[in-house]
Amino acid sequence: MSEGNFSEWLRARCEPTWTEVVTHPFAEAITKGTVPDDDMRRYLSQDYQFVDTFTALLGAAVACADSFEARVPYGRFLGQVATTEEKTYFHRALDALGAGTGATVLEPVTEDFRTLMDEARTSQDYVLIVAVLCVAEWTYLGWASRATQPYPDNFVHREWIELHEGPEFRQWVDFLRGELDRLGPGLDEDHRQEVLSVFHRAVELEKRFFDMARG
Ligand SMILES: Cc1ncc(CN)c(N)n1
Repeated sequence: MSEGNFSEWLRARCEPTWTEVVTHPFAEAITKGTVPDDDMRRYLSQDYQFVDTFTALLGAAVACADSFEARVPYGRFLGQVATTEEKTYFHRALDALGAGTGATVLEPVTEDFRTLMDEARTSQDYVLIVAVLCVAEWTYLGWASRATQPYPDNFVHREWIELHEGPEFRQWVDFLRGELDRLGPGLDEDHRQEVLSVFHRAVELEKRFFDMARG
């Protein structure tokens, strides 16, 4: 691993799955606005449950980061996810699709993803927490940035792209990658392999999540 390039080192070790995620037919259909309502409803209902645990993981990042400088971006992003865009999006989108945000039977992949996030959260190991967050956000930037203008008219598709694209979201992904790049060189070999294992599990789960959404 070359100095300062831990995030790219991790990503490259997850090929070809990484590319299968960012070019996944379901993600591509979102960018084109062609996902059938039944599939979008299944996907967003499961993702609402994902985001619940993801929000708890962001809280763990605030708690476990190794400096005030590092805590601040998590706090800022946590505020956005919990109170504004993402939360109102789910309510509006699921309403438009004829579903609510109430109890949902979890798909196996949603259970498995929540288990991974809970493991990272309870480990209180900052670099493992960043690894999971980074996969979730970087893969989403990956597919969303493949969307071409004009974005779909349907707000359910368009806003989901916009939430995962644009300068602010890019900056957030750069921050997460930067944290991995900063921490990687200081890890011993066992710890580095542990981060790779968590990163790899998260990439596999992203692929399974899109597979599930496709039905
Ligand atoms: C499954 C999944 N992975 C990532 C993201 C992006 N926050 C998401 N909403 N859902």
